[in-house]
Amino acid sequence: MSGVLLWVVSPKENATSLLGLMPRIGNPKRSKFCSRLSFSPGILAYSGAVAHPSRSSEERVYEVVLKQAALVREQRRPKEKALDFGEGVESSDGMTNWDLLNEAYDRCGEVCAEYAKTFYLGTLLMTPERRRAVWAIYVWCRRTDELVDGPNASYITPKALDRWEKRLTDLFDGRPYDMYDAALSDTVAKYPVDIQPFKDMVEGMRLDLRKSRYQNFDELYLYCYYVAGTVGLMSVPVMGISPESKASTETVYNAALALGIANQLTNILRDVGEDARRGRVYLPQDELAQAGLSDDDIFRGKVTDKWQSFMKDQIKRARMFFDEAEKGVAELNSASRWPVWASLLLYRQILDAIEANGYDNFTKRAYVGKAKKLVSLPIAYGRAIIGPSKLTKPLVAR
Ligand SMILES: CC(C)=CCC/C(C)=C/CC/C(C)=C/CC/C(C)=C/COP(=O)(O)OP(=O)(O)O
Repeated sequence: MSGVLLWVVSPKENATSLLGLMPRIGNPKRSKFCSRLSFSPGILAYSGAVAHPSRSSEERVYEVVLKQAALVREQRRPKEKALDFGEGVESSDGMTNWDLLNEAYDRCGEVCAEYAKTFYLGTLLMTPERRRAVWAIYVWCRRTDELVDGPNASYITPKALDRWEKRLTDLFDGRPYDMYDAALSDTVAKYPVDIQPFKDMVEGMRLDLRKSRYQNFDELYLYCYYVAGTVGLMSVPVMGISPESKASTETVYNAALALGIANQLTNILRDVGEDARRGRVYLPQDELAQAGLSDDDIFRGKVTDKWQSFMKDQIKRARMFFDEAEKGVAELNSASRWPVWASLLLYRQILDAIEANGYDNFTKRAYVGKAKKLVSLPIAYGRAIIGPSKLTKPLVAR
């Protein structure tokens, strides 16, 4: 399990801190940070999420969020970067470049259909143009994840990840290496998608290679951003924000980030036993110690009162991220809302399943059964009908 995602920073003074499960009333650090950035996003030089280790993960990630939001706001996609596929130039087998590009996208769709059926069905609700862009992003993320989680994972070195990142910059510059890259290259030329979340995901894979313990939630949060929050940030420019939305772009990105983090935390809670068998413990060490638990308890895999109470708190925090994510779904384009609601409701139910298993995530895998999945779809549809609130005040003009 490498996974992905992050947390949302609400610029509101009384926002709840998801990091500590503590109400944040006028956190001076956060307020200063937010106001500085929101007053002058254009002049801030972004230097990557890992450049200033003295800042909290939350602050570092929020900087990425602001940059993504600014990109969408300005819709500034350098035109010269668009892939030049020429005008129907025929190759030796009689295919034009446009045919090749269409085929590349179709192949991405096939991979998506094979590895993520429910997600694929959801994408069919989107417009054809957006749907195939989402497939191209999905395939790149899947391939990246496979580097450290797939059959060749034991051969993967930091150098191989450096080469993968070079390939990424090439495709962003319009020089794709293979068909899947070509589809993504086209997507990033058409939508205001920035390279940073992609680079950060590769960074998440580097982290997975060298780290198997997380001292506290701040460390885990950064990991979740790298491997899952990034997916939320990559998806919003393609899924699109509703033209009727009055919410700030940051709000929507924050919600997307929160959904990624929520999914990843859920993934971690579901896979505790499986990860332990691979020598990995993603749960924050300080919180385990506070609960009177240690790695040994996890390797022993016995459900005790201490474990149940620890798990209750972990599940509570994951649910808070889902709650935060919910706030942004209505702001998305109408065609994107149903699949996002569906995935949110389905993944959140894994937490219910962990509870139903008596918190035994050592020997039982929590899953959502077919019947529950089916029931969730009309519920998601019902929620997706609700569009942006007319009452939301724009925090930052878009
Ligand atoms: C909420 C708003 C405004 C937008 C939505 C933005 C999106 C699409 C966010 C979702 C991000 C996402 C899908 C992150 C991936 C998280 C994750 C843990 C995936 C797990 O993947 P696998 O490991 O294949 O899962 P399974 O093991 O459950 O099959």
